Amino acid sequence: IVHIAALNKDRKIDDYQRIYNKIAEKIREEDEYDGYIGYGPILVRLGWHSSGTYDKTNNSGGSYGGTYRFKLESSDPSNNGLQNAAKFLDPIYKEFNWISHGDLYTLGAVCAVQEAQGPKIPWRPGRVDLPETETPANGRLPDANNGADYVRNFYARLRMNDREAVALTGAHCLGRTHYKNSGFDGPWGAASNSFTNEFFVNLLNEQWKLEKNKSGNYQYDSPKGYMMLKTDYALIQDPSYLKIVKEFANDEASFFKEFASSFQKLLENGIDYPKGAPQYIFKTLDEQDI
Ligand code: HEM
Ligand SMILES: O=C1CCNc2c1cnc1ccccc21
Repeated sequence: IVHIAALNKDRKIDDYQRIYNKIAEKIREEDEYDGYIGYGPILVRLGWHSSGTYDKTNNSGGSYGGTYRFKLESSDPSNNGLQNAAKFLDPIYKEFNWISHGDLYTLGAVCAVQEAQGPKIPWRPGRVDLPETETPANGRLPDANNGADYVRNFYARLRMNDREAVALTGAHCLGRTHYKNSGFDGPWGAASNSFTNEFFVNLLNEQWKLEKNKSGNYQYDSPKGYMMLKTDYALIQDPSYLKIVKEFANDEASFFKEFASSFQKLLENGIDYPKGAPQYIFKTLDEQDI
């Protein structure tokens, strides 16, 4: 399968910066969402889930077609709760309906990371809405009840190596699990809306105890009320992953650098960009004194 980015000559960086600003202002405005965590984390998760269906074996899935907008994909149990992010973006799509859904979902995720004081994520437009028939089947997104071998194989399907896999999972510095969405609960203590290397620091510094929660799922809990999924904890069980976790826990700049490149790669998996395709780095609201 080939997905070629469509170059739109009429749209320049300030068209996309205007959409970025709308999303960023709405995140600021609607700050009470999910116990004052806000919409940032769930916007990051929507951008990731709409890209995480990619399969390198036949270059299928991924963010290009914006197929999350179809029932088959948005009703995937792995996507429970993401409807809140889609609803958040709806009025913005109505105002700027020249943008494709794939571009909107990924732009929303880039905006959320940057407005949470995370690294700048370079972003390229050109995704094209595909018909419902192109929607990938359910089951391509990862299952948290697994260890290191599963994590490595899962990320390999997305063309990600160990360093990219650890960096990407570092986005779990944001937000929290919600019992009704995924059958995991917490962390009550560390849910945050700031993008930092906190996730790696928690992994290394907390005492973790494997517990069976009330839905029968296993998760690691700490005395401070933090939690880790089994797929999170796998990153300190595997020697290769552990080395990278230690690097990122001790050097936030190196985590930021790796996250920026891995996240752009994740959001662009499966898309061929023609020579000269524009790449944008958006200003944060703070940088524009908004
Ligand atoms: C093995 C890989 C992964 C697994 C198994 C996994 C699993 C999960 C689960 C179960 C939740 C809780 C959902 C809920 O209950 O609302 C969650 C939340 C989240 N995930 Fe992941 N995840 C993975 C990788 C990633 C990646 C690569 C990113 C982004 C780069 C990411 C970003 C997030 C964010 C931001 C949240 C918080 C959402 C919120 O607060 O509503 N995750 N993840
Ligand atoms: O240690 C943290 C910080 C707050 N958020 C999460 C942590 C660990 N694992 C997670 C897994 C999914 C969503 C959020 C988190």
